Amino acid sequence: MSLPVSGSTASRTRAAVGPLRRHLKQPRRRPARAQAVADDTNLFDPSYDPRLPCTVITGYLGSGKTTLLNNLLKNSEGKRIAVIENEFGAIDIDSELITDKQNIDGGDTVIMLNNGCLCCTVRSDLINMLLELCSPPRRNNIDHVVIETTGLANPSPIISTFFVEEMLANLARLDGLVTVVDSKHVMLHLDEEKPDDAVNECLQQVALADRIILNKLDLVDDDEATAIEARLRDINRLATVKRTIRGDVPTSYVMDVGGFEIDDVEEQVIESEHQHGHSHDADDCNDPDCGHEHSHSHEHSHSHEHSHSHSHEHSHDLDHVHDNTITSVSVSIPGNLNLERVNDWLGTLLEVRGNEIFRTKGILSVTGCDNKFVFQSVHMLFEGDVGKEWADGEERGSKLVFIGKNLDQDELEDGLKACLEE
Ligand SMILES: Nc1nc2c(ncn2[C@@H]2O[C@H](COP(=O)(O)OP(=O)(O)OP(=O)(O)O)[C@@H](O)[C@H]2O)c(=O)[nH]1
Repeated sequence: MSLPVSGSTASRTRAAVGPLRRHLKQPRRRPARAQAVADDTNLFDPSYDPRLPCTVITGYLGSGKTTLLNNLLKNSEGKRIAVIENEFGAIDIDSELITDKQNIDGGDTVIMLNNGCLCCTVRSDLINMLLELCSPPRRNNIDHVVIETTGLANPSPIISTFFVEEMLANLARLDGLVTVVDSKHVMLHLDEEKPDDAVNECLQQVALADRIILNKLDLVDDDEATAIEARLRDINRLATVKRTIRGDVPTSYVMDVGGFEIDDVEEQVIESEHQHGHSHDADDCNDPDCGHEHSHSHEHSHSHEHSHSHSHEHSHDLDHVHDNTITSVSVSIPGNLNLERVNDWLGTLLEVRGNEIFRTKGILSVTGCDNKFVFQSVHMLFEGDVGKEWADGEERGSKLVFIGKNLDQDELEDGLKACLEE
């Protein structure tokens, strides 16, 4: 017996998880080529996705986001990139720092949203701006949008915006979240103690990333870089990490990432196991989703004049105790799962713990299904779909990677085991 394939199993899963009414929107497949918009013949390709791809660049204050953005604009490989810059305060310093603004017909290429933070007060401005970019005439002149957040943004509400705002979800797709990390200061920021319910932005930015750029390597030695990388991988096992100086990474590392494509989940889960093995070798806002205060007055030693200045000149003690409340946990078990049980378990888990479970990706082996079942979630939003067929001789089993706060490996493993077919 085999379960119906393509969409229908996913629908059953959704239907079975009744209490969860919000889902990640089913992504359409990625364009076969990055230049699909410019090439009419691709419009007949069933895998062509006309939605405007958007990349969110985040990273703590002074980590090198604008430096990375300048590199991207310089090496855009023919892509017409529109930039949305978010900054606190009315003076658009970052806009001045973007030296390689492109000349795109139809309007400014750098759009400033600086009356608050993207993750809370100006979220509706972001939606309106994206809708404008996604609609003619501006859409005809743009291949990709890059959104640079402030250093204190919590990426969760920004990510959710792409899935819960229906009109936007039909016109734009989140391609990936790229987090720039300042090697010199990241350990301090990761360990910064916050008041009870406040968000440690730096941890959140690392935990939610699809790609991490370990920047400013000129300021640390090899041992420090290795320890930092291991720490980042402990927090986020699903992201890939690239070491660099001055944000010098290939454009392909940042764009066309497919971080939220269900088609890529299997590969990402397998890659996460591989990477994890390696790493062990070596003013308050009213937004309920946004737990951070905006009253910080950070300073760092930029050549430009805004008022951040981190003066952390001491070396990091790499042996000190870390705040390990945000981690990645992988669970895997052989055998087949009962579809109803796994629906109930995952549905309830995400409903109850969705604020703490930031992201999940997994491959499930379901009784009676000849294909793998791929699953991903962002907080309470989730989707599942039928993936590749189990190969002849391949051992059937399920693997899930969770990234979140206060994750208990045993509890998650027991939960998954309880879904096994008897
Ligand atoms: N030594 C060193 N400095 C760097 C590197 N990358 C960027 N910088 C410098 O670090 C400072 C901050 O870089 P930005 O690109 O403005 O960082 P940002 O994340 O956009 O900063 P905010 O928008 O203020 O959060 C600038 O003076 C950069 O020239 C690096 O790899 N090594």
